[in-house]
Amino acid sequence: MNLLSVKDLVKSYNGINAVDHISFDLKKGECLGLVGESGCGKSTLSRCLLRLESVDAGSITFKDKEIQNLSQSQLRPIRKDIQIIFQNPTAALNPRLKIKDSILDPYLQYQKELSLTHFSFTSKDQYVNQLLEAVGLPKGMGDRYPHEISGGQRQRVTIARAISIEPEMLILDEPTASLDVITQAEVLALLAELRQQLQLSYLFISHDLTAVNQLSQQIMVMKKGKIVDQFPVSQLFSEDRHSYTKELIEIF
Ligand SMILES: Nc1ncnc2c1ncn2[C@@H]1O[C@H](COP(=O)(O)OP(=O)(O)OP(=O)(O)O)[C@@H](O)[C@H]1O
Repeated sequence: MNLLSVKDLVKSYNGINAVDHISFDLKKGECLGLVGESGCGKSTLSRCLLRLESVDAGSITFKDKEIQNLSQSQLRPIRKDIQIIFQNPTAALNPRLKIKDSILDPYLQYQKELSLTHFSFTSKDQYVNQLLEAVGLPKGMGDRYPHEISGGQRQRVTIARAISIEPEMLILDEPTASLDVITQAEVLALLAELRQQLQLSYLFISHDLTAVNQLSQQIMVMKKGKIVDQFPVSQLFSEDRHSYTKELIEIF
């Protein structure tokens, strides 16, 4: 079953298509990797999916509903269901808020619309501790501030915040790019585990083909705004790959 279906999506800036007639499907529970070099349009695509950007043409269907023309208020339930993890967790967390207050923020915004099944809310501290545990952080960490924890721990906090309201889908926009190699591997392993535990679907955006290969079931390759290749991960090394995909394989 497709959770997300994108057809012929176009977004242009100053007459140039940053996203150029892109089509793809994301199945429920799967990780779809999107790989491509800097400037190919990956972030523009993710901003279009979240409707942080208007779309010039094409359609975005999420849970059988076209969302490309919805108003900001109509988008509210969809924004609950699609959360994003950014490259830089330091910028994503308010330095003046304790970790627990950052984690609680989405819950406080959406509590009237939520019916949680994996997590439960009996008290703020109990809920935050459940989420910290889910991302492999110690309970007491909620009382610290972002500058008092490591970059890898900060990214775990942004993941805890994103999963706190049990979204259907995460957009992972270079989620490990700011981390050292060992921490990258740990965060990728956590994301793989959470996808299974919480039946999440991921759009995993990265320029790192190795990371994409590790986490994804399907891969698409983007170049200059277009998807030039799309295949199941088992076909990565097949002769049928596009010449650009082969170039990327050579680099990694
Ligand atoms: N707000 C904007 N106004 C004008 N041009 C933009 C805007 N946002 C992106 N672009 C252009 O669209 C193209 C795609 O940019 P985008 O940031 O989506 O690429 P990317 O693949 O995410 O790159 P990176 O991996 O470096 O983040 C680039 O040529 C960029 O200059």
